[in-house]
This record gives sequence, C-alpha cells and structure tokens, in this order.
Amino acid sequence: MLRIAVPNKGSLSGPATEMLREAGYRQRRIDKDLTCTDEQNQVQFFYLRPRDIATYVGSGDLDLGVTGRDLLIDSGAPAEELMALGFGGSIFRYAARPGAVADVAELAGRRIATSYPGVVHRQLAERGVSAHVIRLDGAVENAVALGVADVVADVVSTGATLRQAGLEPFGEPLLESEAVLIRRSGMDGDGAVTQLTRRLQGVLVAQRYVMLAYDVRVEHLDRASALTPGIEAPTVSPLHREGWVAVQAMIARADLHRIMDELYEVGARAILATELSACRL
Ligand SMILES: Nc1ncnc2c1ncn2[C@@H]1O[C@H](COP(=O)(O)OP(=O)(O)OP(=O)(O)O)[C@@H](O)[C@H]1O
Ligand SMILES: O=P(O)(O)OC[C@H]1O[C@H](OP(=O)(O)OP(=O)(O)O)[C@H](O)[C@@H]1O
Ligand SMILES: [Mg+2]
Repeated sequence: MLRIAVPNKGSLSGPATEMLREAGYRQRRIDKDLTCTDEQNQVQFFYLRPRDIATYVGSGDLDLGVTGRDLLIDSGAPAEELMALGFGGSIFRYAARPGAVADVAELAGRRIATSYPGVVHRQLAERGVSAHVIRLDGAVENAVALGVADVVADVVSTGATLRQAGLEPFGEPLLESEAVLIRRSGMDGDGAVTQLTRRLQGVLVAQRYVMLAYDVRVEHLDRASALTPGIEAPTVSPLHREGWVAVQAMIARADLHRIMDELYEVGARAILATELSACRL
C-alpha cells in the first residue's frame, strides 16, 4: 500500500486535503484524525506537521509527501520534488529596518532571526557571507524590535506583518515556494505513484483550463480555430445549418475572456465556456 504524508495543520493542510479529494482519494473526516486508509485505491495517508514531512519521506518510512518547497529545502532531507501543486505560494525574503541593510553582502557579522535556518545557511554559504543565524519558532518579525536580531528572514505573503513590525524587505528573494509532492531522492516511481501524479495533474489541468464551444461560419473557421488550437486540435462538427460548424476546444482559464472577445470579432456566436471537473490528458 502506498504511504503518503499530508500536512495536518497550517496553510497547506486544507488545500492539500481538498486536492487529494478532488483526485478521487478518501481523506480524513475530522481534523484530529492522524491517519486515513483508502482501501479502494490502496493508499494510506498520514497527517503530519508540514515541517516534518520531508524527514519521513527522506528516510524512506513514507513513500510520498505534500509539503512546501521551502520546508523541503530547509529540512536538508534526501528528498526531491516530483511535481508542483499550484497552491501555498509564498516568497521567502530578508527584511530589516528601512535603510539598515541594502544587500545580502552587507549581512556579514549580522544576526538573522528565522524559522528556516537551513534555507538561510544555504544561501549565505552560496554567497560566501558569514552571519549569525538565530532559529526561532515563529513571529520572527518581533525579533528586531526586541533586540534579538538585526535582520529577519521569513515567508512574506501580503507584507502586512513586516509593515506592522516597521521592517522592509531587501535584496533578491531567497526563494519562491509553493506546495510540492516529494519522494525520496533517486526513487523510481512505480505504477501506484504514476497513477497518483497523473490524477493530480488532472486536477491541476481541470483548475487551469475550461472547455470552450462556439458556432462559426465555415469561411471563418481557420481564423477562429487559430485562437482555440486546443490540446491536439479543435473538434469541428457540422451544424444542421448550411455553411456553419460547431467547434470545441480546451483553453487556459486565464485567457478565457480575451479569447471570447476575439472569437466574437471573427464572427463566432453562441460562445459557451464550461468548467472541467476532472481530466486525463
Ligand atoms: N502566509 C503564509 N504564512 C506562512 N506560510 C505560508 C503562507 N503562505 C504559504 N505558506 C507556506 O506554508 C508552509 C508553512 O506552513 P506551516 O504550516 O509550517 O506554517 P503556517 O501556515 O504559518 O502555520 P502555523 O504558523 O500556524 O504553524 C510553507 O511552505 C510556506 O511557504
Ligand atoms: O506577509 P503576510 O501576509 O503578513 O504573511 C506572512 C506572515 O505569515 C506567517 O506568519 P504566521 O501568521 O503563520 O505566524 P508564525 O510566524 O507564528 O508562523 C509568516 O511567518 C509571516 O510572519
Ligand atoms: Mg506560520
């Protein structure tokens, strides 16, 4: 049976469970449950702290896990990304009092507070900078006002927490993170792993694409189908009306309204967009 680690709390927990449910896997019914077995798909889910997940997967005690790219890198565990999952996005940055520090090179000898010492040590080593990294559990933005550190390195989402603490980000972001599916480094995926990743890809595609259908006169078909090339090619069927065809194609959700406007301009009518609930490409 495939054994998979899923975040039990925090920003990644709800979306991870939801995505697995959409991919057809049974998930725990209440937040207190530690495990859930999906007999039909032969998968057992273990609900663990997101920060611990790379450790379990890296040791080989669990086959796969859902965690943040930043947490994976921070752990230093021998695990690797199999696929990005499109949620839990964040940016990891340095911040300090305005004007105090302008660049990573100026961090030499400074005190840096962070919950991600692995990420920070790695980046400082790459840049050849020697600084003091102070590991805190959370609320690191307070560390500067309290005199514990000169600089913080933390997840920035809206930036509201930094502003509230009177801090400003500086330098290039250390990394851009999102939720990722991980496995032990160098492990070959067997059939069960391939089935899971294909199902998750299907959920991502269903989120990112919509099905578009429209009617168009035959003489405008080439211009219209150039706007909607689909995955292989658009499906074109005859209409029960001389000189007209019906066209169907998948398009990226982000382009939906632009493409609908342009189709209308080239003469397409009855342009309808439909949500996808699942797919295999
Ligand atoms: N606004 C955010 N704050 C913190 N982590 C975020 C945010 N948005 C996305 N993430 C991602 O969530 C993961 C951290 O999740 P984790 O559960 O450890 O912390 P959390 O969501 O802040 O929860 P808590 O602090 O309550 O434990 C990281 O991969 C991080 O990049
Ligand atoms: O840019 P923002 O939108 O303000 O979000 C970023 C903040 O959110 C997280 O903290 P969280 O609330 O999880 O508290 P923690 O530091 O105790 O984990 C993160 O550690 C930052 O402090
Ligand atoms: Mg947090």
